[in-house]
Amino acid sequence: MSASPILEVEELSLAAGSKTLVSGVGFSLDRGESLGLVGESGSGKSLTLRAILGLLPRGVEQVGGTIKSEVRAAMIFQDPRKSLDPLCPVVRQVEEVVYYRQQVSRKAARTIALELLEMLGLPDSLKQTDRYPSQLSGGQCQRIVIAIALACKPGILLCDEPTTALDVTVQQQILATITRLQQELDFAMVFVTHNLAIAATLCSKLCVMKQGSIVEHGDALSLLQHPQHPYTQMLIDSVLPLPELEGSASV
Ligand SMILES: Nc1ncnc2c1ncn2[C@@H]1O[C@H](COP(=O)(O)OP(=O)(O)OP(=O)(O)O)[C@@H](O)[C@H]1O
Repeated sequence: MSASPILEVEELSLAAGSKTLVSGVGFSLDRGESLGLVGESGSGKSLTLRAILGLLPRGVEQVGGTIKSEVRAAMIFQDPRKSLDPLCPVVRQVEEVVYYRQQVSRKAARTIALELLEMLGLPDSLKQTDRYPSQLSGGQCQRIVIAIALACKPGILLCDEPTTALDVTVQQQILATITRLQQELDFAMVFVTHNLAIAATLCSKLCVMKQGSIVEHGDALSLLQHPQHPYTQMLIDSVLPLPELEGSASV
């Protein structure tokens, strides 16, 4: 257990010109801890992640607050295909990141890349025959993207709705993989999602964002059980129950 947080975001404000997009956002994260950022579309979740990564989009500036972190952050985006170079075979892409980020020999980079593929549960056939992103499924592409993120040896993994573009069964497999890897590698995680169930399953802490600000934060389960803010309550109420389970006896 580390004594001090590995990430501290205080009073973060972001703007595009005169328009404030994120206002006074703050939270902290300990080693190995997971924090979920939930909220409506356009509430500033992705921009907050990008600010932590130090990669704000053109035209958006940090106009207030501080982000303190002593560890490396890596990010996984929503659409895995857009994160990969379509003209470069995938194992080669993992290898390149290992080579440059871990500063090892080409041979060692290849070995580490293959180990990462194995860790991510990618097919063995990729070891023999590398393939382009267009030749892999969406789920396989996202596993490659995660391998690339892990090749950076991050202390914090920033996940921007990493499963939204995938079908539900693949979604579950990817989430299980991320959970397993977090336990194995002990990285902290900030996980952006619209899905409260996913956030509560993966994260011990939640921040609910609305219109660029955090309206409620706290321990995930107690926040869902005893929401204080009407917007949090509305998010909970908007989770659709499965029709066949509605009204059935408690399980
Ligand atoms: N490059 C940009 N220039 C100007 N405004 C931007 C830019 N990128 C995002 N915004 C605006 O900033 C606000 C927050 O955007 P952000 O992408 O962080 O929202 P979000 O909560 O992640 O939404 P979603 O869940 O739909 O991804 C939105 O109003 C968006 O239109």
